[in-house]
Amino acid sequence: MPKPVSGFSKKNKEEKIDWLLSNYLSHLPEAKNTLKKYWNADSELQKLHDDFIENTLSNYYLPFSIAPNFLINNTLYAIPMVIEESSVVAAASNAAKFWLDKGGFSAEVISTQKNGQIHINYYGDTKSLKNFFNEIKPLLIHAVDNIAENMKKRGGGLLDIELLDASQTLEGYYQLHCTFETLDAMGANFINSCLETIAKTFETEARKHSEFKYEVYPEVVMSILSNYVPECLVRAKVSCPVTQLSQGKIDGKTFAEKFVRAVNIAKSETRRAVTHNKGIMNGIDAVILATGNDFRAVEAGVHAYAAKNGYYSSLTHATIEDETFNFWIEIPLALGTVGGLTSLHPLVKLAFEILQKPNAKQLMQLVAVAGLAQNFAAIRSLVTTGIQKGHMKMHLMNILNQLGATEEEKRKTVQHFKDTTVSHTAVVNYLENIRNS
Ligand SMILES: CC(C)(COP(=O)([O-])OP(=O)([O-])OC[C@H]1O[C@@H](n2cnc3c(N)ncnc32)[C@H](O)[C@@H]1OP(=O)([O-])[O-])[C@@H](O)C(=O)NCCC(=O)NCCSC(=O)C[C@@](C)(O)CC(=O)[O-]
Ligand SMILES: NC(=O)C1=CN([C@@H]2O[C@H](COP(=O)(O)OP(=O)(O)OC[C@H]3O[C@@H](n4cnc5c(N)ncnc54)[C@H](O)[C@@H]3O)[C@@H](O)[C@H]2O)C=CC1
Repeated sequence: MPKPVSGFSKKNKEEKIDWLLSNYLSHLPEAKNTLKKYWNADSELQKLHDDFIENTLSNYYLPFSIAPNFLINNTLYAIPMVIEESSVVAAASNAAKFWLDKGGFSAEVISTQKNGQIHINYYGDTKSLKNFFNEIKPLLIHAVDNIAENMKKRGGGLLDIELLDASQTLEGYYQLHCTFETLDAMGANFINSCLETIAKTFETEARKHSEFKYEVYPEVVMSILSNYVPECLVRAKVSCPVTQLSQGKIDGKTFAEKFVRAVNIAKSETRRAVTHNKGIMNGIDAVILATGNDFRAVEAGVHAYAAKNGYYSSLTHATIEDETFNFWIEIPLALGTVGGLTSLHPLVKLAFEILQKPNAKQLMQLVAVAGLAQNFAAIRSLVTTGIQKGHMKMHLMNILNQLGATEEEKRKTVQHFKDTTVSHTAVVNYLENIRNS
């Protein structure tokens, strides 16, 4: 029975591993070796990774891959992707190749504003709070002068502070809604530092202000950025005459109509919308991870945006107008090309080199395109061959590895399934057959 541990964080790496082995893994003699096998031989590099997070025991590899042939705003990119799921990179590459001779993808950044809130309790007269806020607003803005000096020099910083009365929703609840331009940084740390400084000034000033009689002062509950960034938006698009969309025996117009229908189903039905958007996130998350950005922040913000109209809906849209097929995505993305892990992780640095050193706006465009491409490939499969044919073709090697197939067995199985749909059972059966023959 494992025991609670005190001072675990103070132990060194070997001690932490030994504690883990004796408390949870004593039945697995090879466990220590498994953890150590993934250490990098370069001890400096290993130390760098150890320090990214806390209580590090080993490294957790994911494949670093690329999807080539992305023509975006007339520049050709190979997009780095980090993901565990087979067929995602193939699908992205497939879509990139498909659109390459049709003008490629266009993308534009619509807005770049981020935001954060100081959440306030106040049970006094709203008018007093408003008077106080209006009077001290310049002080609040100047409170961040030091923190924001460099950001301001670059053309960013704190943009505005508004007092919002949310007491109708939650009794006594008000907000200082602050907006920011953080340029090439995602900005979480910058925004949080600004918010905490503003909050401190706000409370200090409130304590000595004549508006608040009988000691009913506004009180700060917490200060934190929001990962909902609908004012930091990017749009990516593909478009072509429907005649260019024929798929094998399916003519272009029929394909386009089926495709638009599939998108409209995702726009109107939550269960489908969630899977549809999961497919989009296959592409987005993979680029977010490869570029060392915060995938939890992006996921949370994007899904909230999908529900902006009060119900969860598709992040992509499709129309046919004058025999032209249009397919686009519009999503909020707060990304950094500086800060966070971006200048620390050697593979992230390499990813930025592969992407031709984008700034944050360009990265927003690339990520949106990756999401759109991914969705195009998935819907294209769904409305033609079905998803399993292509997906399971890519997943075949994982199944074979799970089943411990030899190189010769792999060769034979891949050959066998060239024209046959892959399923786990079918592979197990085929492998049994060749092993018994
Ligand atoms: C899987 C494919 C691409 C096969 O597609 P295919 O037509 O059999 O491919 P192909 O062998 O004719 O090759 C054509 C191109 O596809 C790419 N490609 C093809 N194979 C590879 C490979 N091994 N490695 C790298 N790239 C590959 C590559 O660009 C290649 O060009 P080439 O490199 O030869 O010049 C296609 O069927 C497809 O796009 N399927 C969609 C797969 C997908 O969306 N997977 C995501 C997982 S499923 C999911 O999570 C989400 C979902 C689907 O539920 C979302 C939703 O419901 O909306
Ligand atoms: N809720 C959330 O999403 C939270 C996320 N985080 C984490 O915060 C990190 C991101 O925070 P950041 O403040 O972006 O990173 P950071 O703290 O590394 O700061 C980046 C800094 O780079 C400097 N800089 C240099 N050149 C710049 C340019 N061209 N444009 C803008 N800034 C430039 C600025 O001083 C900026 O503050 C991520 O690791 C994220 O996971 C932290 C707290 C909460």
